[in-house]
Amino acid sequence: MNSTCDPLPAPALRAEADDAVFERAYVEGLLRDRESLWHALFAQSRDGVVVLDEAGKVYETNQRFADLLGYTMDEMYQLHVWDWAHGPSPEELRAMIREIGDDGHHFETQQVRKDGSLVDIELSNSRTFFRGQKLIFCICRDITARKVAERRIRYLATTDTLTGATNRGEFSRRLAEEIACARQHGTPLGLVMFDLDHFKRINDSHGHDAGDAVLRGVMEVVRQSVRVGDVIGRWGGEEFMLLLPGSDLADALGAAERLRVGIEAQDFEPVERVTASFGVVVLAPAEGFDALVKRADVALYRAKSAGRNRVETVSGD
Ligand SMILES: Nc1nc2c(ncn2[C@@H]2O[C@H](COP(=O)(O)OP(=O)(O)OP(=O)(O)O)[C@@H](O)[C@H]2O)c(=O)[nH]1
Repeated sequence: MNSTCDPLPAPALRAEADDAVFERAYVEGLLRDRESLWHALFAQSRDGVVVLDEAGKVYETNQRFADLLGYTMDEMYQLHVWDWAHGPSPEELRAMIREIGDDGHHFETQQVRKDGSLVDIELSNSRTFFRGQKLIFCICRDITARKVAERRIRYLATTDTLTGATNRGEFSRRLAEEIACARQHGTPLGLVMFDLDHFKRINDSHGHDAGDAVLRGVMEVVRQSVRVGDVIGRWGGEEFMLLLPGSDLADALGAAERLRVGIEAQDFEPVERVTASFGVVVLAPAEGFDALVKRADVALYRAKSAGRNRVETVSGD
């Protein structure tokens, strides 16, 4: 028997209460499912994900990001963004965090692993607000393989594969750039064009492979004698260029003479003797790319005509 103090709900009311309980359980189940779905997405993402608080400290992260940087998950929660960001100072990073707006940021960068090595990263940042707190959501994609491929493509597009010298297209681009720079700053610019002597005889006597080895060996000699900032280019078969930013005529003539002596002194076994002839010029006022190259070519021709294995110049006045 029911007491009057504890009445059973009327059947209609009881059904309504059951519906409400069922509905709440259903909604809670859905929310739990959603939470697990988002959690799975976060945890299993192929990209590193890290959420920062306003102070730049790790608020949340996933295993992938910890693996990317070489930390354990426990260690990750002790870190700030400046423990892995490569380049900006903690102050700059704090300023970046303050400035991140609705659009976020997307850029390529590098991050420092626990062992100090660098990893190439494509980074997407966005701002969010959670329980009244500003959070920065960062998705970090490891782009090491892409960067290696890009560097390889750039190398192949700009380098002569036999000698490792800059190829003609890239050398021309650099020459045009340095001419503009010399004009703008009023600095000297030296250019040396050189060509191996009687190279056809070397090929004919020792074969094409021996000729190739000589070209590579000459490039070694050149590499050892140039300064950082000088550019070595392969202009044609056995014809090379040396771009000397900041060098006046005396410097450029000196560089060419050192090279001439270095090549002559080098042992290119089985080839008995290798020499080269050099045309040296310095950019004249109002002179353009074509006129400068032409003058270097004329100077080189003069060296060949005068007996080879020598350095000549042609004045730009
Ligand atoms: N082994 C090799 N030979 C090359 C390459 N490119 C061009 N040559 C050869 O270089 C030779 C150049 O010959 P020439 O232009 O007659 O010049 P040279 O014999 O050096 O004579 P001078 O320049 O007048 O001293 C040719 O036999 C080309 O086949 C290369 O990549 N490898």
